[in-house]
Amino acid sequence: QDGLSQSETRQLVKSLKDETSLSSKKIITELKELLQRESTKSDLNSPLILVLNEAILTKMRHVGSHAEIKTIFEKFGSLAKINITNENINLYASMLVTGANAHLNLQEYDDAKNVIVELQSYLSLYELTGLNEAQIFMLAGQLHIVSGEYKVGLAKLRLGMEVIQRNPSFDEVDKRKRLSEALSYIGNTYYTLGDYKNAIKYNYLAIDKGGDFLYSSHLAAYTHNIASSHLELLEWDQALNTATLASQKAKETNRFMYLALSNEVIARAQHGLGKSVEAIEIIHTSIQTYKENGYTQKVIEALAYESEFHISLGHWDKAQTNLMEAHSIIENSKNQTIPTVELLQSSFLIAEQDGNLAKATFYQKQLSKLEEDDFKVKKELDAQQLMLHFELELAQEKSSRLEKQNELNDIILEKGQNQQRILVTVIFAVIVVLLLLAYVYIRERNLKIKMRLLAMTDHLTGCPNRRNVMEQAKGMLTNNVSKNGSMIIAILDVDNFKSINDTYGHDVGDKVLQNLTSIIIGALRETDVIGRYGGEEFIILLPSAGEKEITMIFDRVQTALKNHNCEYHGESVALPIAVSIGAAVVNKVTEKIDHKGQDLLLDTIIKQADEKAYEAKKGGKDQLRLYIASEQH
Ligand SMILES: Nc1nc2c(ncn2[C@@H]2O[C@H](COP(=O)(O)OP(=O)(O)OP(=O)(O)O)[C@@H](O)[C@H]2O)c(=O)[nH]1
Repeated sequence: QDGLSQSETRQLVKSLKDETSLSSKKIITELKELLQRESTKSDLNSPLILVLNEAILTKMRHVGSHAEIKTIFEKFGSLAKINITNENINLYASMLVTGANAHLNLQEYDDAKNVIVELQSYLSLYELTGLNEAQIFMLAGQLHIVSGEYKVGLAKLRLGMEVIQRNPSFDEVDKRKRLSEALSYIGNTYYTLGDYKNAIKYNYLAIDKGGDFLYSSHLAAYTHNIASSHLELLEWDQALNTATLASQKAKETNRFMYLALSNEVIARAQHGLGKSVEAIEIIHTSIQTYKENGYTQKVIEALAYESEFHISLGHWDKAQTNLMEAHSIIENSKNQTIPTVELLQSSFLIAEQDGNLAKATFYQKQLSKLEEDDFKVKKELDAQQLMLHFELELAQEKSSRLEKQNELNDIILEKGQNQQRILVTVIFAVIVVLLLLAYVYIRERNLKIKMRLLAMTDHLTGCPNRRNVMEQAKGMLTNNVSKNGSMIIAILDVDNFKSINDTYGHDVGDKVLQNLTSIIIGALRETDVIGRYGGEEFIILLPSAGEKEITMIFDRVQTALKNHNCEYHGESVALPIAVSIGAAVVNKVTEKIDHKGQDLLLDTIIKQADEKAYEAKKGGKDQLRLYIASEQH
């Protein structure tokens, strides 16, 4: 493989990073070999060297080799002199992220801080990938949390989560992994704050979010955190179960520190369940691991627990041995380690058992001082916790308010729609009612018109009835004759009508009257009017007419009636008719004549015409007689 080109090496690195069938350790070994070879060819700043280092560190981070990462990272002190460009910034930042993460895991907070500060300065200077950007926020969040600035810490974590959620460069798997990590940080923050229920909740959320994509090492860590929380809540069974799972996962992934920590939880849970013998056996292995890895404070803590277990079994000597070891470690550590509450409690109990009152009093004083300090810290934590809860409540309230507002908007919208619906219905109903009213009105009006027409029309002949024709006559007298015009009002009487009825029957008589009306109308002008006066008598009104006009009309009517035919028994038979007409020629009427005057005048004229009709009858029928007066009064 010595002859691999740069691009081939890059390809190989990429495939190794994605490799799932090989163990992480094997991949790291292969990557290291590649790095070794490449280092002989290129200088430390070569992009390929960066790629290789980044790959090794990232892989190591996944298996939790924080101490090793730290060593490599320190070896690369010279990387600080690297010429940062937009091309290599993301590789470089990724390495720094891994380094900072290692420092945090090794509880080297000052070192972590330096790296994180450096990383933060790149946020505004270069184009970082969403992954790097999110990781920087996450690291800063963790750093704040371990420094006791829980509020800022959680805010940073949320910022990191937001970057993950909105950044399109994350695929679904990546997104879930990162969000899962953030959720577990939040859970751990709650743990630190003493809110163990929320610590459990968020770590379970982290496991859910990560699902199948969660690394076993992460699963070990999250489960361990859940177990520790149950322990604090004195839920021994749950603590035991979850710690057992955590210990299995830690073993599978060779994460010895988590294995030791989980075993410690198992031991304490066993002790809680009254199985102190088993507890002692298990915690021994943890103490061993802590010692091997240089976690001195953890050694002291575990020794104190072990002595507590021994005391509960009445093994005062063994308990004494544990305590002596712990105290000597503290003395030799040059203030690097501190006694724990459990250590002081056990020490007090043993001194008391030995009857060494001075020693017992000494431990008691130390204990109350520690508890006092603890109380102070706890008070501060309580305050922070309160604040956090307050913030969370605010956030919850805000979200429920938003929800309510949405509901309200929905209701308003629905109400609006209902109102609109009601409005449409009302408009529709109004239109229907208006149409109905219009229909009723039109029907009424038509009916009225019809009634009025009926009231003014002679039902047999269809011409104006007596009342109607009299009204029209009065109108003509005023409008026509009074303006220096003239008119004729004539009475027409059918001659020997009785004999028609008698000969042909009443129906033929009716038909004759109808035919007669039509014949007369045909002989009249547009402006002339014929009305039925009663029985076989008719009135004819001829405005702007005189003797000449009535004579002409009479001639026409006379001729037409002579040739009249009528249907009789389904056949048309010749039925000549004759009429007698008495007409009054009205030449001038006094102006400004009132209603009463009109009535009187009309009566007079009708009488004159009637008289003339009578004269015509007397004179042999079938003739016209005229009454001409110079002026009517
Ligand atoms: N068929 C029919 N006959 C009617 C109607 N109105 C009146 N008559 C008849 O008309 C006849 C009028 O008869 P009379 O008053 O003696 O007059 P007339 O027979 O015409 O004789 P003269 O007027 O003297 O020529 C009566 O027999 C009435 O019954 C009607 O609407 N239909």
